[in-house]
Amino acid sequence: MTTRKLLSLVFVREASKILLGYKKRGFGQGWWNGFGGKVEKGETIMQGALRELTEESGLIGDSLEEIGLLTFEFEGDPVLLEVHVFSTTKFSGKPEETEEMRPAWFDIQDIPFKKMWSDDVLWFPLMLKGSKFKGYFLFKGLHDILKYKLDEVDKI
Ligand SMILES: Cc1cc(-c2ccco2)c2oc(N)nc2c1
Repeated sequence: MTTRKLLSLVFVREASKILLGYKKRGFGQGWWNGFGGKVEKGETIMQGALRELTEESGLIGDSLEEIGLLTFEFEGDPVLLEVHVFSTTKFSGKPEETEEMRPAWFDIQDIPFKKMWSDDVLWFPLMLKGSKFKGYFLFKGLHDILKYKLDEVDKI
């Protein structure tokens, strides 16, 4: 029986830069990513996204826009990860290192894809050009993508 686990993933943009966090522990450890995690019982996906952004980067996000919906399956694992991707250019505070993440600004021409989840190189170009997108990725282990489907959409 398959079940779905809801996760958020937030990207903060400023001019030609994007804020990424180096994951210091846990799921995705050693890779750069947006800020996010599990949506808890009793909170909306948006509330979870804002909470995780602040917990992981110290920033307070404002008016997040949902830009993508990515479903991840791991071979042999019945739990599907449903990742709601958000972007914002409106935030307050300065990025700060937390227990989970070490934030850093990257130029959008210089994304460290070799040190990120292997799906990112596939859908980041859609995010960076301002498209909305929906995708499904089947992973074998934490790195190999066995198959995927990725579409640009008018609305999530
Ligand atoms: C399987 C997977 C999970 C996540 C994730 C963890 C927390 C929020 O999203 C990813 O994030 C990215 N960029 N690729 C990802 C693949």
